[in-house]
Amino acid sequence: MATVPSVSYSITIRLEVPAGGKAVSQLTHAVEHAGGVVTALDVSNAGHEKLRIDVTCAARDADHVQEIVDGLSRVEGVTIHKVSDRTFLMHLGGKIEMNSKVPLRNRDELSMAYTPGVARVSMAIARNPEDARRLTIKRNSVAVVTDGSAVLGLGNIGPAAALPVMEGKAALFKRFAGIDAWPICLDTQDVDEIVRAVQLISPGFGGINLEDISAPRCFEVERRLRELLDIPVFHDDQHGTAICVLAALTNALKVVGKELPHVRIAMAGAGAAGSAVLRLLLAAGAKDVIVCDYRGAIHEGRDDLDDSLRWIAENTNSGNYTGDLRGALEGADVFIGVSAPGILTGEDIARMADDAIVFALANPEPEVSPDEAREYAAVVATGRSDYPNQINNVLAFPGVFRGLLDAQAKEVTEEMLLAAARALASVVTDDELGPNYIIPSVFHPDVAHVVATAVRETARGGLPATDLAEYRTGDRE
Ligand SMILES: NC(=O)c1ccc[n+]([C@@H]2O[C@H](COP(=O)([O-])OP(=O)(O)OC[C@H]3O[C@@H](n4cnc5c(N)ncnc54)[C@H](O)[C@@H]3O)[C@@H](O)[C@H]2O)c1
Ligand SMILES: O=C(O)C[C@H](O)C(=O)O
Repeated sequence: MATVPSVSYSITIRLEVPAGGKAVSQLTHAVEHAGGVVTALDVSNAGHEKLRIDVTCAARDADHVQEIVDGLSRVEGVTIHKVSDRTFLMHLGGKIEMNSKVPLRNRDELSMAYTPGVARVSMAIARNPEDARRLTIKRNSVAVVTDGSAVLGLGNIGPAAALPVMEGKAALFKRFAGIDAWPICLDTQDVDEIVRAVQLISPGFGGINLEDISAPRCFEVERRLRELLDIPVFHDDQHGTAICVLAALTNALKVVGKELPHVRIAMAGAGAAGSAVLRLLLAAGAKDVIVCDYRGAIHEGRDDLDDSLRWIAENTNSGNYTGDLRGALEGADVFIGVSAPGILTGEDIARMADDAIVFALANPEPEVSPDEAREYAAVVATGRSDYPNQINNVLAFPGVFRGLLDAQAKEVTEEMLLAAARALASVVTDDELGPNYIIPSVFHPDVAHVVATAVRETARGGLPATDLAEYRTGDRE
């Protein structure tokens, strides 16, 4: 449960007050007294006797909304009319739509955009399939595919309930990278069926973004699709997270004056996010990592290792540590959590090395309270927008796909992920860098462009060893 009012619980309360009395001035006080935050107060109708007012405020949760409404109804002369949840209002009818780019004003235009004119274009593509990228939406389209099995922190809620999240993702693709992304919610959680379904729809897309498919099935779905398809397949929960974590860690290490190959890293979480974060950290030069899951450290002696955990056991934990996460934190320079809420306390962080770095990324509640962690660690990041250093995949996936589409890439490589992470880190300049600014805001105007450039150039055969600063705002063509 949230402890502070949040815009995700933003409500508008329509009410009436007597025109002449003191009620108006008491409205804000009543909301604040109930612990809410007023964000707008609009008079929507003014009569001689009554004023109709829309009070918009942020609340903590549904019970808190009721407390605020009760508080307002106790103000003398107030009549409550309607309480609207603005988040739900925003979702009425869905968040995205399709638009035609061509005018269809007369028979002439109709005959070109559709039959008979379109037939010549179809035949051109039939003769030369590569023309699909030039003459259709394929060049700018991404399928956002889920089976609804691991949606945000909500778990296995199924394909229909996943749709608002996938629509949101599509909206972010458009907002940050101009990409037309389509939510595809599959009514199956069978790996063979998912793979087949994606294979069958793939001709219309320039890339596939897998989303919220639970581990370990997500690993097999991705591996098989990468083998089958001639367009890039990217599982955002894995690789988007990995890019953001590596970028943030690159900058956090600069803040504390340590280097990746020399730090001891303790990780919590070996699922979709954790396993991909680990692989990218190792590819970037990390050498000393212990990964823990809900059973403790992952080591070769465990009897429950599937393919993914076995790979982790074979490539980390060279000292064969067999204890729990708390023990793994002893003397560690870096903690990266992509696991579960509230599993650590400030005291656990106190046992880490001096100038510790803590990334507690479980959403919506981090592994350790950021306030407690900040007492002992030099740099703290979370997935939350109400603390500094928010690590969220939206920093990566729009730029990654922009770069992939622009390069007409057929695959995603580790080199591209590393280039994207370097590029994202580079958006924070040395002058700006500090414990509370290791990763740019999602609204920083350079993020998607810089990441896209790095991915595109890598896909085209290697980014020259130049400073990515040249791609920042002001230096663009
Ligand atoms: N901030 C971000 O950008 C970001 C990105 C991706 C994932 N996440 C968060 O990371 C978490 C994991 O996501 P996922 O998709 O990898 O989930 P997942 O279910 O695939 O993996 C969860 C992992 O956490 C481990 N775990 C559970 N309880 C644990 C405990 N007490 N101690 C140690 N490990 C424990 C599990 O064993 C498993 O390995 C979620 O909370 C998710 O919201 C955040
Ligand atoms: O996709 C996101 O932005 C959320 C993150 O992947 C999460 O699982 O919490």
